[in-house]
Amino acid sequence: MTTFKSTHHTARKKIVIKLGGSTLEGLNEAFFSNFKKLQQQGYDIVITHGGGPAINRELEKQNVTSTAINGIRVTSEDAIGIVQSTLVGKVNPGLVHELNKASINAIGLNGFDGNLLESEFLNKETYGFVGKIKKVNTDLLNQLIEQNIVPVISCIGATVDGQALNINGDTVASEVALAIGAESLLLVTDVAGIRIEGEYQQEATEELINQWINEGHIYGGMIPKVQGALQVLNAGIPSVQIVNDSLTGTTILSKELVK
Ligand SMILES: Nc1ncnc2c1ncn2[C@@H]1O[C@H](COP(=O)(O)OP(=O)(O)O)[C@@H](O)[C@H]1O
Ligand SMILES: CC(=O)N[C@@H](CCC(=O)OP(=O)(O)O)C(=O)O
Repeated sequence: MTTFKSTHHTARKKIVIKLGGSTLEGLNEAFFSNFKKLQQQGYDIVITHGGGPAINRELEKQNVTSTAINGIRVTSEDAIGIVQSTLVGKVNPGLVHELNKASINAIGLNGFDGNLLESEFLNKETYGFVGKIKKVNTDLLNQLIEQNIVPVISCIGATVDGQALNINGDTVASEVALAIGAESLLLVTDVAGIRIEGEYQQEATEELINQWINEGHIYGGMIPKVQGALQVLNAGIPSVQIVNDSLTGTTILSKELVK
């Protein structure tokens, strides 16, 4: 009997890994070895990244102030240029270099490249030059991962008119995970998951997360993470993890899995 085995007809397993700006200034060895293990297990990986601390430093240097609403940076006309040049010009190539150095075949992209992140203003009056994603060019990402190239996406969106917009890195990660039908989303940050009253949580549900936000136990930069996580879970991706760079942390589960 002949057994036919074809990789062409099986859907590839995909993971989106988001690297928070807080982790980019020194990813540890465990990160790279875990990354390679995932690749060996047959996962195609797409990386997205933030760069909050680098943006803060650059804004400060140039005397531009900014505020945040629930973890989203209100981005003025002065700020958007600095955000774009920091993410696309510095943070992205720095990360691509680190990956390539670790023998991971990485290529840097932002929302302009191949119309990767077609975006529009989220709400110009409230947030200024902040975007929300209308469409992700999944064909481009699929073509790259099929050739074993790891796309490394910085969180800059582009309008049809060519205006750059700042998008929170966690939001980009969630949207990309949804668009490519990822099996899993890992949000890598500087804490080993969600901490409530001093205790790291191994698991969380939508109900608990909403309660923790209302009680103020989840705040600031953790808010776009859990909101992105819930959006992704509600769209059918079974689990999202908020982890440190050793990939240890909280798994947020969909209702179906908790039952
Ligand atoms: N309940 C919580 N558990 C853990 N961290 C929290 C929580 N609420 C808010 N945070 C904050 O969120 C931060 C992570 O978000 P952020 O600084 O935006 O990271 P990143 O740059 O990785 O996106 C943590 O360092 C912590 O200060
Ligand atoms: C709109 C918005 O909030 N944009 C973020 C983009 C960078 C980011 O998300 O960086 P982290 O992953 O380090 O948090 C910002 O300006 O900080």
